[in-house]
Amino acid sequence: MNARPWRSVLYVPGDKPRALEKARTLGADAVILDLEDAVAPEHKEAARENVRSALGARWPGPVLVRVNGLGSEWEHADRETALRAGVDGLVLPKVEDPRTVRDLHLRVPLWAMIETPLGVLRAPEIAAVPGVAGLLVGANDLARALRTRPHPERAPLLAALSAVVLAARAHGKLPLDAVYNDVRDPAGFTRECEQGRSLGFAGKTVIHPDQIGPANLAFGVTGPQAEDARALLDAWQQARAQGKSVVAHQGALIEQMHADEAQELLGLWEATQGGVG
Ligand SMILES: CC(C)(COP(=O)(O)OP(=O)(O)OC[C@H]1O[C@@H](n2cnc3c(N)ncnc32)[C@H](O)[C@@H]1OP(=O)(O)O)[C@@H](O)C(=O)NCCC(=O)NCCSC(=O)C[C@H](O)C(=O)O
Ligand SMILES: [Mg+2]
Repeated sequence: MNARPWRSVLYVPGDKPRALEKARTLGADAVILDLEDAVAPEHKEAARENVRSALGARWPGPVLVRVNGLGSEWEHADRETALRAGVDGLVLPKVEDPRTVRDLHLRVPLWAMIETPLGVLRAPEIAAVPGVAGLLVGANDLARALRTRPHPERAPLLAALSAVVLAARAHGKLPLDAVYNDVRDPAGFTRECEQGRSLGFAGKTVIHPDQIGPANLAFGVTGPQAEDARALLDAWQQARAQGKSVVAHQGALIEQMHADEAQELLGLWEATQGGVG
């Protein structure tokens, strides 16, 4: 069975009708229609109406809505509007308490943003809540709360990034990496995608159309990688047919977990129809 890809997840401000229209055609694996930080207080209601209308359109992948925070004056109306309009999932900002998430009893998957120190510390309990599909890092809010300094390799945030990956993976949920703010720095963006992939993230949240292709590439599977995976699986199946549970393939040891990894990679390759090279 093919795994659904979450290589690129595009934030689209709810108060930008042109961007909401355009987002359907850009090739992101999923989108987040944003009612929270991208929208000024005086535009919240108009944005909610735009999002309601956008949810009525046809989309090529999952459409999530980021609602305003629990306890804010907008959150209830945001949530009801999105649910009634048929959203595929809700993104909840600044999640810190697993109980509030559990008490929501949502009928759609919930994506929890981890973007405060307490959220990071409680990420394992948040990820464990049934109905939570994944954890998203909000690095801007987190950096501000931690009083870290900007760093090209995100050194001050590495512990938190890994904590989020650990928590999500421990509970079979998807970890999505933070946005990269400089939309005019493709080299820096690609470097950060590679770092996120190495850390174990399943994909990257992005803020601009130009970031979608590079994220799909970094978190996707190339043709040569798919061929290597098929060769490894062939070698593994031959070994198993001979009753072996360890075998050397191209000079390196392979065991069951390497076969599982190759299978997962091929699933992603098939789900993306070989679209990344
Ligand atoms: C970052 C931007 C403000 C840049 O805007 P702009 O300079 O206007 O971009 P361009 O002129 O290059 O745009 C070219 C065309 O692309 C469309 N566009 C731009 N961005 C998007 C988008 N996100 N989705 C869909 N379409 C988009 C423009 O409409 C142009 O189209 P056309 O008219 O046909 O030429 C801007 O990109 C932007 O607003 N990005 C989203 C910002 C956002 O959503 N922020 C909130 C989420 S991130 C966050 O909150 C952080 C997190 O919580 C944390 O704590 O870290
Ligand atoms: Mg944030």
